[in-house]
Amino acid sequence: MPLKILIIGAGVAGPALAFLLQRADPLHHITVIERAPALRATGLQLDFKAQGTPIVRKMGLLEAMRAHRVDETGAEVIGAKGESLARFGIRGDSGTEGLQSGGFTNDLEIMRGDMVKVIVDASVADRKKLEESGVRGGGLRYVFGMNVKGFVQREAEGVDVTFQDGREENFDLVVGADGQNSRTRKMAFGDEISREAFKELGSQVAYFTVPRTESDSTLARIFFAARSRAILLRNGGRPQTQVYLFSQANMEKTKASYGKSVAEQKAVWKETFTGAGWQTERFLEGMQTADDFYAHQLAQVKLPALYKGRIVLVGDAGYCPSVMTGKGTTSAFIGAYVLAGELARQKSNLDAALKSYNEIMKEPVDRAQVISGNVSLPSSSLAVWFIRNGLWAASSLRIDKLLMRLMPQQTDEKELRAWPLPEYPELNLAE
Ligand SMILES: Cc1cc2nc3c(=O)[nH]c(=O)nc-3n(C[C@H](O)[C@H](O)[C@H](O)COP(=O)(O)OP(=O)(O)OC[C@H]3O[C@@H](n4cnc5c(N)ncnc54)[C@H](O)[C@@H]3O)c2cc1C
Repeated sequence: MPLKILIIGAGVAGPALAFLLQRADPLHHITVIERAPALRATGLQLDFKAQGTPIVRKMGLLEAMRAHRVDETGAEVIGAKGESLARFGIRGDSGTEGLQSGGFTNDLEIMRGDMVKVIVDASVADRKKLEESGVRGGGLRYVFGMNVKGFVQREAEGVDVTFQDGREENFDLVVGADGQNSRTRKMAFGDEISREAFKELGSQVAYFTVPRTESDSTLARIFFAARSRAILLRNGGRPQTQVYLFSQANMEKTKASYGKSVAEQKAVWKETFTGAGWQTERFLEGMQTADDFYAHQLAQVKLPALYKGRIVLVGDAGYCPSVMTGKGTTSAFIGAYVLAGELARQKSNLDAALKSYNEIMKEPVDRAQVISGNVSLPSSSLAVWFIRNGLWAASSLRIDKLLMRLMPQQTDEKELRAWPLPEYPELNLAE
């Protein structure tokens, strides 16, 4: 039975779900709202792991994603003078056999903006094809600059939604795909449960890009600075270089900045990183004019259930594993795939579909949320010295090869065997 569905958030999870729902039943009425005035096609490298790749292949988007793949050839730890202390997972290094193509980098790692555009464009193109082939009824629309003001759940009658412009509309199902700080989660579960579900990992991260210079290679470069700060630089053969700032310093000020303007957030990050060493001044200067700056707390979301009544959460909104696991995007795809699959299998019986979605997601969510407790960055100068030199020694002794064998990418096949993707022929996908 076709449903009227509202998806809140046009990041990765929201459009992926819209795409899959439409494939399953072109007569669903799907509305995706995004609070930003246009598609937020920004962000740095995102990767697929384990189940992520087969889902994208089933969606028929693997080649389109691969066309945007970044060209990253390994990773390197940088010393105080910019010298290379240790190299890991260098592509073509025989010690990294068995890793997917690049060792440090996953087989399918692309810029977030490219990924979001590929999914949204594919869902819109599918709609066009359906209309051209004479399908009448159903629909898919993306509405930007739109937010929800409130919901009233009416059991079997669905959810009455009030939008920020005062308009009211009833939906059979509302999906919160609005990221780790989800407002939908707060509105559906209440402030207390939502706050309790948000587990801070004691660290902050900022992402932005700066113009590439000759020294920016295709190696990901990691620099540890004193006072629990670290910088990751990635270029991947692109005209812009990606900068990640990780910090456990200046925590209260940084946290307080999230509710403020981007300029105010940048000012706090500048204060935190000034004098950190290496090429920090270049990055901080580039940050001032970067139009893709994005910062947030490293956190996980652990809810007792992924739905309440007819409101359900997908992606970071419901079960963010944190950026540090590298599994957020794969988990977003798994959630979209399982939710669309269960709705199709249960023939739009919402109670049954949401119940099984919640059950089925427990294992992949647990498997993705591998980090617990605070993420630690070295704090004293001695600790930084130890890390830098320890890594240099490890590299010299070829312990890096052993470490690479333990990298998460290595476990992709094992992961797929441990949690095989459920099959949903009802989704009408490629295989
Ligand atoms: C701008 C941006 C840049 C990012 N950059 C990186 C990165 O470089 N590396 C990395 O690992 N992860 C990054 N992430 C997070 C990453 O995209 C997710 O962890 C992962 O892909 C899961 O995606 P998601 O769709 O669940 O959440 P997200 O990708 O966070 O998408 C959520 C979407 O919901 C929208 N939204 C939020 N609140 C509302 C609301 N109230 N109403 C309507 N829409 C709303 C947001 O604007 C966003 O478009 C970024 C996220 C964003 C939003």
